[in-house]
Order: sequence, then structure tokens, then C-alpha cells
Amino acid sequence: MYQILVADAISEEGLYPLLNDTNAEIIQKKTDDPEVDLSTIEALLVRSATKVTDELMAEMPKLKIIARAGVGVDNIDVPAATKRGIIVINAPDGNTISTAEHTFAMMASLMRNIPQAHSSVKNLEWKRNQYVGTELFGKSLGIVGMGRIGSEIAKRAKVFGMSVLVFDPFLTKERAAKLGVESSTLDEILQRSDIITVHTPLTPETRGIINEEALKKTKKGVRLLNCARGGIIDEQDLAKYVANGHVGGVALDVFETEPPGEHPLLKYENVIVTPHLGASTKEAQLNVATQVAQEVRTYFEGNPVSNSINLPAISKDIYEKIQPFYQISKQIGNILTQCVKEGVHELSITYSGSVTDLETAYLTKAMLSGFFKGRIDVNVNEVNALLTAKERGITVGEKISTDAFGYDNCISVTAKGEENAFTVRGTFIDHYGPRIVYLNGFNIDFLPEGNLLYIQHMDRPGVIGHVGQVLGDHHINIATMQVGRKQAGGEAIMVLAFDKPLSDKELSLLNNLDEIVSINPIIL
Ligand SMILES: NC(=O)c1ccc[n+]([C@@H]2O[C@H](COP(=O)([O-])OP(=O)(O)OC[C@H]3O[C@@H](n4cnc5c(N)ncnc54)[C@H](O)[C@@H]3O)[C@@H](O)[C@H]2O)c1
Ligand SMILES: O=C(O)CC[C@@H](O)C(=O)O
Repeated sequence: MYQILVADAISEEGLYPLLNDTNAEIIQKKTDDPEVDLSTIEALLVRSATKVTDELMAEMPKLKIIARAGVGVDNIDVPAATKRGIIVINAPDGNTISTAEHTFAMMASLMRNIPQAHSSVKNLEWKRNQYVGTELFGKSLGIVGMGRIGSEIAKRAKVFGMSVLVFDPFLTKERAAKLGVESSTLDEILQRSDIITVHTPLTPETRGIINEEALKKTKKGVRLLNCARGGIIDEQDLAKYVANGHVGGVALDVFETEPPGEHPLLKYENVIVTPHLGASTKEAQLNVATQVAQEVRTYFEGNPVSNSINLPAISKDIYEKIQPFYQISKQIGNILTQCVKEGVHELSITYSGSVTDLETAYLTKAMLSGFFKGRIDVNVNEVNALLTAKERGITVGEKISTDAFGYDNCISVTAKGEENAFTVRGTFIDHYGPRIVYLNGFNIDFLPEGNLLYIQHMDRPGVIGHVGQVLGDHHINIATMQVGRKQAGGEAIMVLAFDKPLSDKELSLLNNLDEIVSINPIIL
């Protein structure tokens, strides 16, 4: 049973995939509610109200996934989550239409003075001359950020007979042509647009992208809209340009600080505002809640999520193909960490055979998560594996080779320490399963599972008997035993599997046998 904390107002109907999951316990409370035990929560669902800080995550040691029912993840400390190995997902397109419609409604309201006229009539006035508006038809609309929402706005603007200029450094000419918009520079948008609307995320590049310097370049009377994120249009600079009459009107759904309180822009009649309502429709809330609830359920069912912010997306089909190699990669990493007792500064992975057709970067991360398991006191998974290796000064190299050592596929990993290098090779055999086929210079063949004992010894008559004798004397049943050697009479290895781990005393008795060079328990 996994516990999910739903900390913000998220559509109840949208939570059905989780409410119907008998393995899920849903708690609908704020994160600071004294009744909530944060230490047992494994999934956290939020909208924009809850600030998911590193400090909050520190109080949630079991947290595995944070789901944002919406697009923007600026209320979540994503780098901190990544470092902690917590997956962050969002619902990128569930509220696109609602936000585009809201922006359009704001634009029409701004041009026709609807909010002001509405208040006036409610105040028993009838000022028809005061609220003469301007048509959208024939006006040029500048869109900064031509992603999901920007594109929907462009479509609607064209239907209204507007000409559309867009600025988005990531927009290709082909896509601009397909959308029927004119791809422009930011300066062109500033100089030519009657109305400018921003639809970028808030990033260091976009913060204040419309500031005093940009406002100077705009047409007198320009209308500006921000239904994306507070701060993309610099609010202080904007207030100056509203005050001096250069800007003809402003529509804001978002603010740098929400709620904005006593904000300098709020006193102007030609500034219209809404309280971050872009995504607030029944449809959008149902869409985003259903999307994230389904994703969280998928995650706890052990399947790949598709909308992760800090994990590469992987389809279910590919995941199914990769799954056997994923397990063996993890096991190889874990065997290495249990066998190499010194500090490791390099891990090099070579993929050969049929596995090279797959997304090997994913397997490398799985290997790293196995390697770090038990070695460091941090939960390492595919989210933070590379970052953790980098932080620990471990170089990770990935190679493709044509030599699969006679197998259909082979994953070979070498860990280099100050003194030694240790190589483990594994393969996945259809209808048979994962096998380790090479260990530290020896060909061998064992199933990487359960309680294993890796013994290095001299290849002399009677060694196996002596080992068997010690174990027999202590009523220890050997489940399986595999041996490997390079040449007769030289060094050799055996890998034994037991039903339970051996005690320190039993290990020490084995270690004291004459022919034994070293013994190394491996628990997988
Ligand atoms: N008001 C609301 O309730 C509400 C609802 C949903 C989304 N949003 C916000 O709307 C914004 C857009 O959402 P979306 O779903 O369309 O996102 P998106 O990722 O689909 O689109 C963003 C676009 O911005 C572009 N971009 C990035 N940096 C840029 C830059 N420096 N200059 C110009 N373009 C740049 C990207 O290339 C991308 O095409 C986000 O900030 C999101 O958080 C607000
Ligand atoms: O939760 C909300 O209503 C905000 C939605 C919006 O800002 C988003 O980024 O998706």
C-alpha cells in the first residue's frame, strides 16, 4: 500500500485512477497539516499553491514521485528532487485549450473594455461613449513563445482576421509555415505588434524579456498580455509605461507574487486582471488530474511514466523490450559494488549484440543505480544516477562493441579503482533469463539473484569437498554452485547460492581453508 498526499485542490473525479487502486491510500490535506505524517508519503500531488522545497522533501524520506497537475513546475525545486532521486512529472497539455481561451477572452475584454464597462453598469452608470473599443480584426498580434498555448492562440487569432508574428528561438521555419504564422525576431514583434502576448516558461532567459528596454521599442498604445508566468513582463517597468500612457492596456492573469496584494499596476483603469484562472475550467482540471493520477498509478505499477521533467521519456513498448536488460544492468552494478572494496573513479560499460539496438543510456543509469546501492547513503535511481556519479568524481563511459563473446547480447562493466580493475559481464538469454558470464577474469555462468558467495581459490583437488564439508557441518544447503578457472592448477573461482546469507562465523571458517584466496558474499 503506497500513500499519496494530494496537497492542493485537484479534481476529485480526475483522481479516479488512484481512488480505484486498491494499493493506494489517498490523503487530501495540506503538507503542513499536523495530522499528516510526511515520513510515510510516497507520492505528492500538487497544483501551484504548494511550494515543494528541498526542506519539504527532506521531511519526506519515502517520497518517490511529485506530480504537478498542470504545466509549470516553478513551485517545485526540480534540481533538489533530481538530487534526491525523486521523479517530477507534470500534465503538459491538459490545460492548453483552457489557457488559450482565457488569454483570448482577456484580449477581447481588453480591446472592448468589458470589465470596466461591466463595473460601470453595475454602479448604475450608462457611459457608452467612454467604453468605445477597438476591433481585433486586422490587428497584428505578437506571440512570444510558440509552444502548446502560443500555437492555440495563433490559430484563434487567424480566425479573427489578425496577422500573427511569433518569436520562439526553438520554432523551426517548417513549423511556422505549417501554423501559418510569421516567424520574427523579438525586436520585430516589439516594433510591429498592436498586441503582444507572452507564452514562455519563466526561465533566466525569459525573466523580464519584456522590460523597459523592450517596452521602449513598442508602438504607442500597444496592449500587453501575460497569462503565462509573473515576471516574464517586468512589472515595475510595465507600471512606468502604463503611467506615462505609452502602453494602451494590460491584461494579467499571473503575477510575480501571487496574490499580488497592493500592486502598483492594479490602480490603472486600463489594466485588467484575473487571479491565475487560465487553467481553471472543469475540463482542464479534470484533464490534468486524470493525467497525473494515471501517471502516478503507472509508476507504482512499475511501468515507465511519459511526462517526467527529470527523466527521459520512454514508451511502454520500448520499456518492455528494455526491461530484462534493465534488471541485469542493475545487478551487474550491484555485484561490482559488493566486490570492489576500494574507491572507484571510473565505470566503463560496453554494450554488444542485440542490446545495442535499445536505449542504452537508460541501462547505464540502471547499472549506476545498482552500483550506488549500499555504497552511498542516498537513494540513487535513473533520475539522479549520472548526477551522483559526477558529484562523486566517477567518470562514466559507454561504448558499443561488435564482440558479444558468443552471446546474442552482452553488457560488460569495468570498475576501475586506484589499485585494481574488476569486470563483470552479463547477458540475457530468452526463455532462460539473466546470467553473469564473466567475473574478474573468469568465465562463469550463474543466475544473479539471492544470497551468493563468490570464492576465489586455487584450483587444487579437494577444494570443493573442503568447502562442502564446512557448509555441511553447519547444516547449510548449497542451492547452486558454479565454477570457473583459467588453467588447470591456477587460480579459480566458485559462485555458490544459498537460501539464506551465511553468518560471519561460517564465512570466517571458509576463509580459513588453505586453498581459499578470498571470499565475498554478494546479496542481490
Ligand atoms: N495561466 C495559467 O493558468 C497557465 C496555464 C497553463 C500554462 N501556463 C503557463 O503558460 C506558459 C506556456 O505553457 P505551454 O504549455 O504553452 O508551454 P510550452 O512548453 O508548450 O511552450 C513554451 C514555449 O516557449 C518557448 N520559449 C522558451 N524560451 C523562450 C525564449 N527565451 N523566447 C521565446 N520563446 C521561448 C519554447 O520554445 C516553447 O515553444 C508556461 O509558462 C506555463 O507555465 C499558465
Ligand atoms: O494549477 C493551476 O491552476 C495553475 C496552472 C498553470 O499555471 C500551469 O502551469 O499549469
